This record gives sequence, structure tokens and C-alpha cells, in this order.
Amino acid sequence: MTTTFGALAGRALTTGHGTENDFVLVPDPDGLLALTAAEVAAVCDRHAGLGADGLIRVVRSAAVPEGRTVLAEDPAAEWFMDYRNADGSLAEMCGNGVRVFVHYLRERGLVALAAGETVVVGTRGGPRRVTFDGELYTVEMGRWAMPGGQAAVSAGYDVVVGVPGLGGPRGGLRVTVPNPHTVVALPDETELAGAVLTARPTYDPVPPEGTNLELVVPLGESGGDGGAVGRIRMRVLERGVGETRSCGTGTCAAALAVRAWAGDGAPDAWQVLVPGGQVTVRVLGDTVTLTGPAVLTADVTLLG
Ligand SMILES: N[C@@H](CCC[C@H](N)C(=O)O)C(=O)O
Repeated sequence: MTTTFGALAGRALTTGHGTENDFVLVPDPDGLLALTAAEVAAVCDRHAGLGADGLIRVVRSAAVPEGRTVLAEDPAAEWFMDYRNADGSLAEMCGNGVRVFVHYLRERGLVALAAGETVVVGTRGGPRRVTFDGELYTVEMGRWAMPGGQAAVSAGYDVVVGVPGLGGPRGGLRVTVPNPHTVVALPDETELAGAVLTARPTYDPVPPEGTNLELVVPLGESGGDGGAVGRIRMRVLERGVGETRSCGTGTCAAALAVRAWAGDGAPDAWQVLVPGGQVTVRVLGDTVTLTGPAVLTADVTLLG
């Protein structure tokens, strides 16, 4: 029986997760690996491979063209997160993955990052500043956008989404962070639980770059010393993966959509509850931050 791990066979890899959105980390500091989509899909396969929602190649920015583009914008971005979805497709950004990536760099001594310090890393979405507080990582996720603009927010939606199990089409709001998301609000957790995310949803119009889909239930707001905090329950269907237990960029999109729907006076801070845990999203004008945990689970070697 042969495997399809190709260049990844025999290599020392590490697994980890951020709120149970799980990844295989592949060290390739000098950018010598030419990974194919088939190899990535084989490693991420949950039955015939290691199993993961995505693969992250850990490479010096200077060693790959996309990393050199980031370095031109921010020379401090020594390391580049080369993120691939489980089907081998590329994505602009991974909010849970970037925390796990920085945790890996710190644990392996590839960056010095004490509590309270910040590191800049490269991603396809541009440079990202990540701060370690001694326990959690906060990622400055960059600029967000709603492609449908104020008209979509006022209407409440700019895409009609058909989700199996929901019994009829729903309105969705597009949000880019900068990868594409469509957020659909549901009235309660019973309806959320009834959505079937193993079957393909329909979109009208069809998003040209594909989309991640977040189903959200707003759970209200509570006051606190730092101001009001909103809470959201979320399930996610990731582009290039399937249903996952968390999606960092998706939690940002969810918070941004619910905040926009709530209108003036809505909180800037949001706790987003996902099947794999919870993260905090803070909206800072036209940018957003994401705070959450990162865990490494195993060092493994794939057999050839
Ligand atoms: N899980 C990620 C998002 C990964 C990329 C996404 N599937 C896409 O194709 O846009 C996250 O934590 O943000």
C-alpha cells in the first residue's frame, strides 16, 4: 500500500489547535518544500492521514515570493504562515491558525516572545501583529469590509442562502476579513442545531471566490467594567474544509455582522461561542482583533 504524502513523508511535523480548529504544522524554514494540493489533502484526511482542518507551512518570509511581498510592507515579519485548507486550497488568512503558528514559533525558540510582547508575522492577507499575554494570543486581524456596503446592512442581507435543514432560504451578510464570509442570523439555538452542514448550501448570487458560512444566534449583551460585551453562538462551514469546531476569521465576521445588524450603540467587544470553545473579538473602527488560545498537541512523523 503506498501513501500520497509525497514530500511530507518522513518529515517531523507538529499538530495543534486553536479552539479545536486543528492544524498540521510543517517546518520548512528555507522554503525548500513544493507542496501539492493532493499532498496537503492526504495529510489532512481524517481516516488515511493525520487529520486536520488545515496545514501550515512554517517558512521564513525571505524564502518565498509571498513572504517577500509582506516583508516589503513590514520588514519585521521574519516568518510567513503558509496556510492551506484541508482540501489543499490556499486562503488569505486563518485567525485560529495564526495563533497556533505564533505559539509554535515561541515554543520552538524561533521567536523570543515574553508575556506582553508582540511579534509580526506574514500571511497572504498581509502582515499581522500578534501579542502574547502569558496565556492567550491577540491577533490584529487588519481591515474588514462589507462588500454590500451600507445598503446591505440596511436591508439586513446581500445574499440569499439556502441551508439544508433550515426549511427555507435566509438572508446572509457578506463580510471579508479579508477572506470571504457570509453570516446568517438564526432566531434560536434549536434552529442552529437543526442546520445540516454536511450538505452544500446554495447562494444567490454565487460568491465568485467561494465563501465560509457562519450561522449565528445573538445571545444578548452584558455590562462589564470595560463596557458592554455582546455574546454570539456560532456554527461554521469552512470553504475548503467542511464544518469545523471554530474559525477565527469567521468569529470576526460574525461579530461584525451582528454588531452591524444591532445598529448604533452596539458593543465593540464580543464573545463568540463555538463548538470548540470561545474567543473574544474587538472592533476598533475599520479593524478588528481576535483573542484566543493556542495549543500544540503532538510531534509526529509520517511514514512514507
Ligand atoms: N479556520 C480559519 C479560516 C481558514 C480559511 C478558510 N477556510 C477560507 O478558505 O477562507 C480561521 O480560523 O480563520
